[in-house]
Amino acid sequence: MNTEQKAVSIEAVTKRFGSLTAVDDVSFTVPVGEVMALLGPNGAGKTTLLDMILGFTKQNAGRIEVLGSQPTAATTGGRVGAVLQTRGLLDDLSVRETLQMVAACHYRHLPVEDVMARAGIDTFGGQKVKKCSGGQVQRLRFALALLTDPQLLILDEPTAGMDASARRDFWNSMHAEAERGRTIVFATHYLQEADDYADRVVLLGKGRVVADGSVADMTNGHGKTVEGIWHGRTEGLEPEEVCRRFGGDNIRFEYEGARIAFTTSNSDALALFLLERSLISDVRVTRPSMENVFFELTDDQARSER
Ligand SMILES: Nc1ncnc2c1ncn2[C@@H]1O[C@H](COP(=O)(O)OP(=O)(O)OP(=O)(O)O)[C@@H](O)[C@H]1O
Repeated sequence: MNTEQKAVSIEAVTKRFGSLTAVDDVSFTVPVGEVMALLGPNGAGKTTLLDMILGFTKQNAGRIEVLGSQPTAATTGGRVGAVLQTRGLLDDLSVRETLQMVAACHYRHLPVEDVMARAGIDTFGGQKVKKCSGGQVQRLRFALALLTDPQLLILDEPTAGMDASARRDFWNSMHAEAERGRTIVFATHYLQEADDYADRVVLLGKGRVVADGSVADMTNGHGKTVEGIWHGRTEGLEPEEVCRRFGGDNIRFEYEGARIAFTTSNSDALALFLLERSLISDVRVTRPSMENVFFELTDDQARSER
């Protein structure tokens, strides 16, 4: 595996739809063999960016290179496979027939049975597409993406509609593909999924790159959440008073029904303080959600631009 080489290179790319700038001056590169997550809330520009990488739509400004070629040249040559949310499938074909039909359209492809085993769909190859669950359909899409033995896999929210165990199986298959040297770029809403399965994360917000690195880099310094059932009222202590004791600006809280969630970089000391005084029970200390990290990072960015 040559990590010097770039699978995807994006330089100062902007895409506008009328007056809306969906992707705004974005630059990053993806080295060969990397598993990279594009993380961001709805409307951040993830799908638009993936569509440009696949050559489905063209940028208004900037440069995109995929495996050393223009995006359309890389895609039509079968070197790029994609799992998209919208790709149409024929309901009345079986899973195996779908793969055989698409394989017949390609001059060069991997054996259908091998691809089925690798995507974990060999156990339901005879099943009609219309009888497949959301997770099974996504696996079929993954198998279709693998057919041409692509060097680069582009996945747009590939685990949509899967339960936790299907997600885990899916990502295990995906990692086996990454170990064969394939580059994988996937879009997701989920911080946990990005953290668990990507080597690197590019966080997008309103079409711009908000952060680029590991989830640990992004969450460090943004504190943890100490969350549990709040007994402060019966103890005569308000959460505002707890916040004053723990450094004012560096801590905040919100109620979630009978539970309270404090977020602070001083989470260990806070948890100890609350537990010693029986102010909280059923405590969980968790990392912040993608939404929290995202809002804090974009807040930091807005502050530094002021
Ligand atoms: N064909 C289009 N015409 C007009 N606006 C579009 C088009 N495609 C996307 N947009 C707009 O561009 C912005 C970015 O959309 P995009 O689908 O890329 O975001 P996303 O991060 O993939 O969101 P989601 O997670 O909801 O799929 C949104 O405001 C969207 O409404």
